[in-house]
Amino acid sequence: MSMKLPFFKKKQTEQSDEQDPGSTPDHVAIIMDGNGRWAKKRGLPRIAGHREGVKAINRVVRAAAQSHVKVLTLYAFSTENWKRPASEVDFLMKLPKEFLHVYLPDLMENNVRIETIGDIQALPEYTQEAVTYAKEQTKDNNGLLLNFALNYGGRFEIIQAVKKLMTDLEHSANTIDSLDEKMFSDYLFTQGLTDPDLLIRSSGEQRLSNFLLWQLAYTELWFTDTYWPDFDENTFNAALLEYQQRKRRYGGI
Ligand SMILES: CC(C)Oc1ccc(CN(CCC(N)=O)C(=O)c2cnn(Cc3ccccc3)c2-c2ccc3sccc3c2)cc1
Repeated sequence: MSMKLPFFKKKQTEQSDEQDPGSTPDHVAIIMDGNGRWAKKRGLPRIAGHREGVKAINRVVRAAAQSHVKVLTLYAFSTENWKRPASEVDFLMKLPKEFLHVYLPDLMENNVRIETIGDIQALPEYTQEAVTYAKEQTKDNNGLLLNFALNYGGRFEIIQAVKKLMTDLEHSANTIDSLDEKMFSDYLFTQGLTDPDLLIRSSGEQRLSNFLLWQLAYTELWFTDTYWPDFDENTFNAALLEYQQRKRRYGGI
């Protein structure tokens, strides 16, 4: 399993849950929730909420790049995934192409690299093409890594990692004794990334919803009642400030 060390990989010490106090988080993960409720509150169709939600993504990407966050992992969570009307699913699967058409020049300008975790094979062909094109176009950028969790599930990710690991162990001289946290983390979709330092979830829910279950072991959790479409750089910076204050307190012990 060749391990391409990305430029920002921390030194190879065990991933401790310490950061220098009061610093900017290297890796921020966001559960983007609330598009539907935002639209409903305004008597708008749900797809208006998704359209505003994409604008919020662009605001947060710019704020993260300006704050020198290294990795931003976005999870477009919604429980209604399976009970959405076909028209909404159709809209959602066309939205990435529009998002990239509108924002890719801006992302290139800001030296943003796009990556994904999860099973993009499950997406429609035209959506996969848009994603693959965006990854290709941005692969040499070395600024913010913008990582989309697509058709992602934390427990599925752990099960597939165990299966791959067992298969590898069957065909190697290594025994299960060689397994440690570092080795296991290399079998996850987030291979090569440091764990999130800060998790943000919008719209008032305070649950992980099967997101990055292994990786969030030491992550600071920050929740806001703000619906995702209303999320902007001020909301993002409030989360960073709270993170820094928590880290200073920790550092103060
Ligand atoms: C590289 C990137 C541009 O490619 C992508 C390819 C496929 C998808 C669609 N998608 C994956 C399918 C799934 N359900 O997992 C979602 O995650 C999903 C579920 N709700 N919303 C609305 C929403 C919009 C904005 C914020 C939260 C939710 C989205 C959604 C749709 C279009 C866009 S554009 C940027 C993000 C985004 C999110 C996503 C990205």
